[in-house]
Amino acid sequence: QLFWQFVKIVEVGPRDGLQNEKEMVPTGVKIQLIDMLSETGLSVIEATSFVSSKWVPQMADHTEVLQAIHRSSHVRYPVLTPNMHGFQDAVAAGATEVAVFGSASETFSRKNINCSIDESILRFEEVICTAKQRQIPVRGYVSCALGCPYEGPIESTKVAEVVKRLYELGCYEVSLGDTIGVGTPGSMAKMLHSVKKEVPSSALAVHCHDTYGQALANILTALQMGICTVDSSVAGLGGCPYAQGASGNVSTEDVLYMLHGMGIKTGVDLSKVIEAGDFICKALNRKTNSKVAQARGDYSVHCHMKKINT
Ligand SMILES: CC(C)(COP(=O)([O-])OP(=O)([O-])OC[C@H]1O[C@@H](n2cnc3c(N)ncnc32)[C@H](O)[C@@H]1OP(=O)([O-])[O-])[C@@H](O)C(=O)NCCC(=O)NCCSC(=O)C[C@@](C)(O)CC(=O)[O-]
Repeated sequence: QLFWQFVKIVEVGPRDGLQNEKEMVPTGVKIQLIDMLSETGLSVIEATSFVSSKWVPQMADHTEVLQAIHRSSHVRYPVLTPNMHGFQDAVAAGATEVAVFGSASETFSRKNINCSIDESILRFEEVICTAKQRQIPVRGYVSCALGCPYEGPIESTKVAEVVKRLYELGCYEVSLGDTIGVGTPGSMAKMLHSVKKEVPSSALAVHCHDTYGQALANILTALQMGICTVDSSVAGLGGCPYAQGASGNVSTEDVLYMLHGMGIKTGVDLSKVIEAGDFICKALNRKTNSKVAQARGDYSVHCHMKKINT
């Protein structure tokens, strides 16, 4: 039984998808990718991060990217801000929505943002209070919701506790990150069961990586449990630099294909997302991770060959 007729997609490709790329992606390519995605019907595109360039060099051009994209009035462009430093830089660059990112794992928190969970909450509190005064909406992330690369499985009650803290501080939505893609429908259901006791499902999103090929099954489980916001990345690009083995995010194309096939509306044009995916894969000189884009590509080559041979 599904509860939703419409699911919101949060496109994280330009940020989560590109942050782990070893070679610097030209700023112009990032801008063109976001501009192409802005034409697809997506309503949220995470554009970049205002983090330390020593930690994540790939996001060092955040200001240039944010200022050069052609913003559509139908699209929101949140950016990551781990602390006041990042928040101030983001606002100066013209950000109108930000996201703070915490973790349900102590070790991952230290590796990723160099502080404990409690310290991170204090930093986020300051960001969220200041953002509120400026009427800037803040999204929250909780990483390692289904497992940590350093600590292994994480108690779902711990995930629920951190999600609750972010929600109570004022995050309008909290995204549950399966950072290393180890979750299964079983662990997703167990974790959501705990989290939903603390925070309404309308304020939750799922953020699945496809490392173990479980992402679509996990998303379907979340939909069945009342979640109606899904993070995904064009061409399935992605991975966190501080989570070894975190391969690509679930691809936007594959999520759209599944949702549309189930009669669920997203407002997003799958063909246009495939075009954007094709653009970024060519720019990165790599094959798409999206099964749907691969199948569509094979299908059009097949049709082309048939035309030539008849
Ligand atoms: C959080 C910090 C900055 C702490 O880093 P730190 O070194 O502890 O920071 P600090 O406050 O001690 O300051 C040290 C230096 O950094 C500067 N600094 C301080 N803050 C900033 C800032 N915002 N932007 C730019 N510079 C900054 C600060 O000014 C100072 O400069 P110095 O005096 O040495 O010249 C660092 O650990 C960091 O940048 N981490 C980012 C890690 C990251 O981006 N990870 C990937 C995103 S999370 C993710 O991918 C998971 C997610 C969200 O997708 C969900 C999922 O899949 O689970």
